[in-house]
Amino acid sequence: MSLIDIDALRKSYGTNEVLKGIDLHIEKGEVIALIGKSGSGKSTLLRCINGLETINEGAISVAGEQLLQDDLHLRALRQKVGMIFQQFNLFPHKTAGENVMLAQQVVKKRSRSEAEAMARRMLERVGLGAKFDAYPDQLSGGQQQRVAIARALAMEPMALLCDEVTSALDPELVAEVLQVVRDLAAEGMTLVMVTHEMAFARDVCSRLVFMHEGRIHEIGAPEEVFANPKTPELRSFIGMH
Ligand SMILES: Nc1ncnc2c1ncn2[C@@H]1O[C@H](COP(=O)(O)OP(=O)(O)OP(=O)(O)O)[C@@H](O)[C@H]1O
Repeated sequence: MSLIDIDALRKSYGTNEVLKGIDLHIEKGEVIALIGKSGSGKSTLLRCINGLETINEGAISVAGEQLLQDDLHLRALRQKVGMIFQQFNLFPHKTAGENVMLAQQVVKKRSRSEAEAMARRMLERVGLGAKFDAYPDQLSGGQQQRVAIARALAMEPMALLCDEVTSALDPELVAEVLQVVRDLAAEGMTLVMVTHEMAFARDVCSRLVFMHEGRIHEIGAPEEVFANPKTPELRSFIGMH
């Protein structure tokens, strides 16, 4: 059993089969980069792992517990697996601190003081200890994304899924967010990330998963996969980046 077990996963939207039999086993502490062309199914795979999409066939388990589609299971799953999106989705009328506190109070039923203490620790962890009282529009995009990361960490997830977390940022703000992700990886957080940052993927990830037309086309250590692409599809993808 791995931390995340994905077996023979199939997912369709209508007649469009987007995931065509995915097998992937992710160990605790692994950092996985999902790469591939637009439309290859990367985001859909992440969304299936987090229960945001129903699956058509196959199975997904997190920490040995199979993901079922009923509400109770999904709620439990979302507490185990955090997700960070391209858009930060912060509440504009709440401060950074309140944004990090909210789900803890609602979902984890933590008291206000417990949630606040955790929010302060997590904001500190992403380098925003001084921004507890700042509103999102007083923060840069990079800082807002770091608040979103702090919000996910405050739920104490077993794994974090990151869907193109730097794609909405101005180029000069990308590095600060990647640094936070790099620190999390170094601390042993299990990460599954869809990314277009190839240099980052090469540096930080333990395994690279190249998806093509709904299948895992190549998989392996980044240095091997990049140095020795076995298929023309991956050669062409690397050539484009
Ligand atoms: N909610 C949806 N309804 C219908 N089709 C969808 C939906 N979400 C995704 N798709 C289709 O599924 C396919 C895979 O999309 P997905 O977003 O997973 O790809 P991706 O590899 O993440 O691409 P990108 O890099 O552009 O985000 C695409 O053909 C897309 O049009």
